[in-house]
Amino acid sequence: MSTSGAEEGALEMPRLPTGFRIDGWELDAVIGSGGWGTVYEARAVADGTIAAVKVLPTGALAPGQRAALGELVAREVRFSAEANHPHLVRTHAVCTVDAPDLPALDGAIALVMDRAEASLRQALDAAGTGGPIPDAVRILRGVAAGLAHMHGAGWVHGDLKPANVLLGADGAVWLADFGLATELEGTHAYVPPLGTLDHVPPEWWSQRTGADGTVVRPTADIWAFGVLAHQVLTGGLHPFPGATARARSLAAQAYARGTAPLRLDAGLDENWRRLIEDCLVPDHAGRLRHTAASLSARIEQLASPRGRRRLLPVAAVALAAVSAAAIAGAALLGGGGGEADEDQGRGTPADVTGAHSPAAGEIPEDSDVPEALRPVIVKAAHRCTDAEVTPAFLAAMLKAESGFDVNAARPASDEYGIAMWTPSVFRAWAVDGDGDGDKDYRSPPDAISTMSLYVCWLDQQFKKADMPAEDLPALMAAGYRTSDRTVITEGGVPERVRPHVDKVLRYLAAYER
Ligand SMILES: Nc1ncnc2c1ncn2[C@@H]1O[C@H](COP(=O)(O)OP(=O)(O)OP(=O)(O)O)[C@@H](O)[C@H]1O
Repeated sequence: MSTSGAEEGALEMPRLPTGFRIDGWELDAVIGSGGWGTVYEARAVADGTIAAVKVLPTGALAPGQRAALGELVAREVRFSAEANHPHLVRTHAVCTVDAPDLPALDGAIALVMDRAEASLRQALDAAGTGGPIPDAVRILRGVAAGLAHMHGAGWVHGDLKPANVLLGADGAVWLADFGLATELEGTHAYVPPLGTLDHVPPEWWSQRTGADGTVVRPTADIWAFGVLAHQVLTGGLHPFPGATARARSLAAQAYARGTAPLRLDAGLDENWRRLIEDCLVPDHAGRLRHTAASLSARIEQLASPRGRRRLLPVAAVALAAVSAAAIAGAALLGGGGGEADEDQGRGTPADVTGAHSPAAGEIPEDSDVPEALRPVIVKAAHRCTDAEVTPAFLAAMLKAESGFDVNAARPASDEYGIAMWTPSVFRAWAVDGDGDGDKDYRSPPDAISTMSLYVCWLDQQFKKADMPAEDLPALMAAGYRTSDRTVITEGGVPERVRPHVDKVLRYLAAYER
């Protein structure tokens, strides 16, 4: 992965003169330039309304640059137009620059946005180190809420960092710069291999970059949020030591490999420390339990008068923290960590994810499920505390997917092994089910445990989308063959996978008897 093409590509950015008009907007001074565009102050000719106009040129670039930029611009325009949330910067208009005398800018796209007073990067630079910057909690609340909205809408930001958090007048906090924002199809999405070294999760370094770019998942934003929260609460200190971004990223990778401990700033309040530690869980699968929604709920709690009282050092130590993220994590990944034992419930996904007892849903003795697989399936199912993901359900899925054939293969659709994983998708979710230190879609314990984790996540997405509870097994089976978004968008089981889903339901009925 390269760092931001912005920094390394050093595209020479042409500028439009002061007074230049784009539709009904007149440009004023340049606020700043990023890798892909220049942001100007602007005012509406009609009524003097102040705005910021980001001009994204697409002409006058080398062919390779144009392809990359065109993609980024398309993403930014598309997301900006769709984003509608108090913590996402608002785009009022998307215009085209008409400047025949300036070929480099003629035809450029201009996004007319709310004008911020500063970026969080500037606020961090202005603050002294050694404690939270002014309005730290309010800023983190806004960032977490904006991120939760994005993830809820099926988007990943992909480039969360202080420069992309804007602070408006009257205390507004907006996420901005959606050039790398990308829509999730299934479990993850692809963005060009850009991003910012200081805020990318450790797994970026071991991911292969295919033609589609680098895989990006919501958990990458969660990692970035952890880094950003540490910076905001310590006056700008990065959680990993190092004088340069490269050194800090090497330190983060050493931590992820287990060769260096996580050493957060000693001055951090205990509750915030835990929250940051949760965001900085070294691997993607472990981080899955801390969703943006659960972090946001947790931060709201910390920011509430009761929460603030608990932030007093003594009280913070004395009171056991109620962690919404821990609840969400327990819900997704099943018991295990101590956190899962903490106070459960209260308006979180855990409300709909009562743990099922280990005895429930075992596979009938006289079924056709191979003996050797039964304990593997039961163990995998118990990784998920959502009641619908039972051993019988996983067994029915495996029978429909591969007929329990560990060597099954459908090369035409790039699907292999007992759970018919597509290798690239498997990598995004992989669980080491047999504990051999390797995650292999051809290993039944790995493939089945990963299936359990994935259908567990699908189950929760469908519950969040208020889909009928009685349809959840069918929806999970359909989501496994398509994606969560496809099922949600189509409002149920897509017709093309109906025969497969019917098979799963038939097998399930037989195993549940
Ligand atoms: N709506 C806005 N209001 C005020 N300033 C803004 C606005 N949007 C961006 N800026 C500022 O304009 C400058 C350029 O922003 P831009 O998004 O183009 O690049 P960047 O985020 O700095 O870098 P990159 O896009 O390469 O990651 C930054 O200083 C940013 O804080």
